[in-house]
Amino acid sequence: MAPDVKTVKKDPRAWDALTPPLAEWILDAVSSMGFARATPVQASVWPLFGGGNKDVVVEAVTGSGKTLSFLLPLVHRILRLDEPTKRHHVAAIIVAPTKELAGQIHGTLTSLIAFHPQSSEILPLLNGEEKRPETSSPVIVPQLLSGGSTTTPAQDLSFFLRASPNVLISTPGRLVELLSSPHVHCPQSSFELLILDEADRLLDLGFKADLQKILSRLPKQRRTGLFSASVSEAVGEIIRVGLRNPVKVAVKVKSLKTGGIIEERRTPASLQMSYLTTPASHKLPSLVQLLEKLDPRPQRSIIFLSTCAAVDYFAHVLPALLPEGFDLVSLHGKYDAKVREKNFAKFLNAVQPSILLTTDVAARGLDFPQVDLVVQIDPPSDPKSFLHRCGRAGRAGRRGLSVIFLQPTEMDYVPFLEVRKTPITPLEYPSISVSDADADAITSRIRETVKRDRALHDKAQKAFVSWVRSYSKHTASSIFRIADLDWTDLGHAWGLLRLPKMPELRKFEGDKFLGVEMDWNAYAYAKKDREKQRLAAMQKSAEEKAAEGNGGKTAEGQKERRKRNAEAWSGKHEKEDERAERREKKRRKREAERRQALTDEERAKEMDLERLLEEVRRRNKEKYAAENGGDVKRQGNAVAAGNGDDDEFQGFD
Ligand SMILES: Nc1ncnc2c1ncn2[C@@H]1O[C@H](COP(=O)(O)OP(=O)(O)OP(=O)(O)O)[C@@H](O)[C@H]1O
Repeated sequence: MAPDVKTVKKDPRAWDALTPPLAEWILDAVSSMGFARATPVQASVWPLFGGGNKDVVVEAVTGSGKTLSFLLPLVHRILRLDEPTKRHHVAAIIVAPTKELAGQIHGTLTSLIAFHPQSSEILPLLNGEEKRPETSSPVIVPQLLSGGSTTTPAQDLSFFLRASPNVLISTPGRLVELLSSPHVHCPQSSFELLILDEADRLLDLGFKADLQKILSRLPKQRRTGLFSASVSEAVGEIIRVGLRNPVKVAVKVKSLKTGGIIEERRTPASLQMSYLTTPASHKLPSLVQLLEKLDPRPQRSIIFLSTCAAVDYFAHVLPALLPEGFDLVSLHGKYDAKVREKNFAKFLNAVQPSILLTTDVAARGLDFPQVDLVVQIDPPSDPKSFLHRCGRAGRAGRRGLSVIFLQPTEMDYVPFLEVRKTPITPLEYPSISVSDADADAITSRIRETVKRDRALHDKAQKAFVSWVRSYSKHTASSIFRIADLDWTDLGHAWGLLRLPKMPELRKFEGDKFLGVEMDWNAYAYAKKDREKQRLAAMQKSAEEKAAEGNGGKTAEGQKERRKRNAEAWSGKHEKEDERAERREKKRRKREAERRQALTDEERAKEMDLERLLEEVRRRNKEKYAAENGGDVKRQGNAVAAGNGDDDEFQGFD
């Protein structure tokens, strides 16, 4: 009698269930990395991009394993060829928007090919001075073009000529430089794959010129893959990349809203997305409470600010405010490449609870282990960044919390995000309650720090001005309005000793000194030579004044000097006004030119955004009116999405 064969349905995401089958060494690699099964995006992309010959546009939530979903097809396609890639020919290129992300992808690829016997033999030889030896079968030889001051373009080229890498991983600018060398070849016979990670960011206007140059150096017949958690934001631009009948792979999260409605989200289920309504001056006390009250204590946290100068300033004042036991590391794009690298590594390898204070430079793609908390003190200027910033926590099925601080006038952002399928709910746990006295205490403590060194006051003034400028550049400009800002409260929030002189404050009639009385002449720089300079300048100015007055003690002389001062003062202010007007004119002209330069698609996209904002405001008003018997005053907490848990994609296992 035939044995009773029971059919056991195989897990379609088991590594050995994927078709085409993965090579033995890849099975070893993924199992050694501790990955029991493929993630949904890896399982979906493999047959199309690895096995098949399709261009792909892949959108899957942050932390869902997109990196391996393109690296596995990449190694598979190159290694299945009959011959190794020819010397100085390139077989694949991966482009990423930041150096840190390019470095991380390079790291993941290197760990992967360490399991491929022939490629792993080559890896140690790449550090030497010798030419890399020829091989009889295909190998993967990666090169990271890291930009900044770590390597020069000449060093990149020299490595390329010596090691003959066949996979380049780079930011756009550095790649353009290398590809412009006549010694670097990407003919159709060798070139297999182009991958754009964080594709929607790479398709932004800022990278347009570089991307065009890169594409012009690559064969038209090639496979291309676009990957991002928000690639659908770039649908209009995708055409520019020259995809051929691309297959769209979308891995979405479904969750149950109150009332049993299933909604689609663009963020992982393991990530709790919250907001806290708080005036500017309550933001730092709220942050301190959040860090104190979260149990267990967040191991790694990321705090986002909107500008590099703000990171520079708060990196100095925050350590005195944070609860004990937290290390603070700062990272932004204007740091020298070496500092950037050092601080990145410091946060990555931190053993005690650490906080990364950063800008959008760290918003995308970075996979820091154990990030439990993301706090957006400043909402991002570009709403696309929002879900990427949040997605630094709650990765690979790990639980995470993301909190965005919104001022009461900014509450339309909540329904705005809901329309964009990134719903946020009020932060319930831990409960944060900040009094004005708490806020005053924090302001005083910041001021204490700032008073110790005049350089910090300079930093604060510069940072505040840059922050205001960035606020005025919010894409959602009708939610974030300069006219709504409470300058006095902001001044206190930043611990300023006075508000800076800036055109935005021309009509401000409050106290520009924010109630601070101090002897400005005695306010010193901590650095001795800087202070010496200041004292010398002060003395010179006093001497000039005395010389000008020349007997200014007489009534006539004093009158004369007062008149001159008054003229100088009003003249100076008239000049300031003129300058501000000229700046505004220039800004308007630039904006008109920018709009002129937009393609029809880009213009349509901007108009879509405006329409979306209008829609959000209308819905918000209607909802509030319905809930409050027809009163449609400006109001924030009108919409709060439920956060059910019936998720399609819960994590990996
Ligand atoms: N099959 C797997 N099983 C478990 N963990 C995995 C698997 N594949 C990748 N990971 C881990 O998941 C984490 C997130 O992966 P990755 O950085 O590729 O995410 P991503 O989708 O590119 O995110 P982002 O959109 O933020 O760039 C990494 O730590 C990675 O090691």
